[in-house]
Order: sequence, then C-alpha cells, then structure tokens
Amino acid sequence: MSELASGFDLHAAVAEPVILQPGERKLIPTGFAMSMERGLEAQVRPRSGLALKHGITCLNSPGTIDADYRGEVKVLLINLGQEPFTITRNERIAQMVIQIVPEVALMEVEALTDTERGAGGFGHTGTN
Ligand SMILES: O=c1ccn([C@H]2C[C@H](O)[C@@H](COP(=O)(O)OP(=O)(O)OP(=O)(O)O)O2)c(=O)[nH]1
Repeated sequence: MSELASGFDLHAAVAEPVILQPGERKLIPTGFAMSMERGLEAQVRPRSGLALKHGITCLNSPGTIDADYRGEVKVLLINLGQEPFTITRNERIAQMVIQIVPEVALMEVEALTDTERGAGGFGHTGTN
C-alpha cells in the first residue's frame, strides 16, 4: 500500500456472516491496524449506499482513530432500517479519511471577543 489516496475502504474481517437486526448495533472488526504521526487522526465514516439502501450507518460518525492508537480499527455499525442486514466477510462497510488536527492550548480569560453572532445558535437566524 504505497499509492497516495484520500479515502480508504474498510472491510469486514468477520469469519462468519454477522446479522444486524433492526435497531441493533455491533462493533465490526476490520483486520486492519496502523500507526500515524502525532497531529493526524483518521475518521471512520458511513457508506452512503449502505445507508440509503439498508439504513446501515456508523453510530459514532465520524469515528475517531487517535494517532497513538495501535489496536485494530473497528466500525460501530447500527441498523436503522426495517429489515435484518447481513454483513459478510470482506464486505466494504465504511470508509476512512486522514485529517490534520491542530494542537492548541485552551486559555482561561475574563471576557470573550465580540462577534455579530454572539451567543446566538441552534437556528437563531431562521430558515430563509
Ligand atoms: O469508530 C471507531 C472509533 C474508535 N476506535 C478506536 C480507535 C480510537 O483511537 C479508540 C478510542 O476511540 P474514542 O476516542 O472515540 O473512544 P473513547 O470512548 O473516548 O475511548 P478512549 O477512552 O479509549 O479514548 O478506539 C475505532 O477503532 N473505531
């Protein structure tokens, strides 16, 4: 694996098919581990095809793979569809991207800087 890519498929490393009942969640192994430099993280994201066709998504989306994690990457899938869904060996269950995450220091201050938004949020500008 030496070619540059912006996204990587994650495959189900399951010995036997795994069934996800409607509403059920399961942690699915990928058989894949990696090491990353400090300042990077990997994000595990759902596949839109599985979501649209079967209601299968990542419960903790995006899943965070920390730079210092050396264990097996796992995918927390949930079945939000109406039917049981079977995950088979080597099936592409999610995708992964690598992100740069800046390291910052939090400082305690007496007051915050002014902005037009201020504390407004959660739709305070309306829908139009
Ligand atoms: O979708 C995921 C999310 C996490 N992990 C692994 C890698 C990550 O570095 C570690 C911890 O994840 P996270 O920081 O999200 O979990 P936490 O609940 O905060 O646990 P911890 O206390 O272990 O950090 O679990 C995965 O394999 N897949």
